[in-house]
Amino acid sequence: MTTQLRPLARSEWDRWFGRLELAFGGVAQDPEERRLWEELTEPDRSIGVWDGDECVGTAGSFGFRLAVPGGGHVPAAGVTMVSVAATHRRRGILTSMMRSQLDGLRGRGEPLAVLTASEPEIYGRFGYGTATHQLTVEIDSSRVRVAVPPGAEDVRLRFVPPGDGAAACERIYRATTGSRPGAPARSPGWERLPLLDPPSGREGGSPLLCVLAERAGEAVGYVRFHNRPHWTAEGPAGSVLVRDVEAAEPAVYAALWRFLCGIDLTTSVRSRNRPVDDPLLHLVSDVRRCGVRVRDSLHLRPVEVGAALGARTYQVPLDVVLDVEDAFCPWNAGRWRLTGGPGGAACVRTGDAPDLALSVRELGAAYLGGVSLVSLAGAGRVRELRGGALGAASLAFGSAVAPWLPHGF
Ligand SMILES: CC(=O)SCCNC(=O)CCNC(=O)[C@H](O)C(C)(C)COP(=O)(O)OP(=O)(O)OC[C@H]1O[C@@H](n2cnc3c(N)ncnc32)[C@H](O)[C@@H]1OP(=O)(O)O
Repeated sequence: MTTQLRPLARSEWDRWFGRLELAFGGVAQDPEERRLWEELTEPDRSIGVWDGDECVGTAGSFGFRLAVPGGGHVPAAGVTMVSVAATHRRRGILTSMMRSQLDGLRGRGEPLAVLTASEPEIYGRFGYGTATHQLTVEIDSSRVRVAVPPGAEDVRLRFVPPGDGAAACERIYRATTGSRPGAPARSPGWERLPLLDPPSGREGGSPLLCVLAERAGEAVGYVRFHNRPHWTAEGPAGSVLVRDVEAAEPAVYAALWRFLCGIDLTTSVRSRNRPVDDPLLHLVSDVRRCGVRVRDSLHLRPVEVGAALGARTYQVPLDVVLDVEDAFCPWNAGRWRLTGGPGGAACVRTGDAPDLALSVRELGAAYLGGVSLVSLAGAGRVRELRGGALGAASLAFGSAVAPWLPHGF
């Protein structure tokens, strides 16, 4: 088999994306959703692998700016649309695309690459570590009550058409979530993503519904959701499927969840993607009846270790020498001295004795402050070579706010 890997031409997009859809089961996306992905695709960051005139491999990346601990935004490739035709699998095509992509990102000077994995087992071999997790909840709203702190008395909730509320929702989203580590800054076009409403995404429920929370006429929170009616012999048992919910203040946030859990004719409220430190966990009367589950979300790979570690800040001052292993991107391998604190950081080559030994994958996992070096060391994946170095570095790498990826890409 001879295949050719080359950059994507805009005119090839339809065939290329069709092959991606085929690798994901062959169900074509809704036309509106497809159109958005076509517009967001950056062909010069996308590659196809061709066997003659047949596309057998796809991969792309978005040019994101990712929020990191400290509030800065760092250039990051949002790796996406990865697939290999079932007829050509396990012959190294993914590996060749990862090789080409990471070399290209290095050439662009982008210090980070991030992705969400269809299966978490795929990307560790290429140096990606699981950097964020997400909660899914399924609340038994017939039993669970939501406590609302003072301040919600004068909050008005009202239904608005999602399109009419979009600008207010986007403003609130940017204020509440834009600088949370793990969130990509939304560049033009991406604000359309939360408004996509293909029938296939409704799970048998209503078209997208939007409720705005307002105080003195100003929007201070919102929720977008689907309502799926269901009737049993015992009576109504509908469910609410939350797409996104944000609020500028705790009382408004609680009021929105109280609203969701109190919608007539429904007995459950589901949300697939909330941060692991979501205040919801402290608002509910019975967390055991909230069906809380945790899963991996954003996987992160430092493309350039020095630039990546120097681009975020650290909770407390640190000075540590890291001995990094990186078989797939050997330019990162070896010793790095990382110095920094809450005001900034630098990470440079050194010949000094190492304090910690780890692979680039662990650095990726710890980078956003959501996975502790201590915990990775407990799994034997970080080795402490100087007493005290592990605890100190682990504390410094942490983040007061759990990192979170608010939406897929
Ligand atoms: C960011 C995203 O877009 S995630 C979406 C990923 N795409 C999909 O899941 C769509 C369906 N799956 C596919 O298209 C393909 O199976 C891919 C892309 C996952 C793998 O492509 P392939 O060309 O078969 O991978 P390749 O041959 O390069 O495999 C490299 C190594 O990864 C391993 N590997 C590949 N896929 C998987 C998997 N799904 N689970 C576990 N291991 C895997 C291979 O066994 C191989 O291991 P080895 O080096 O020890 O022999």
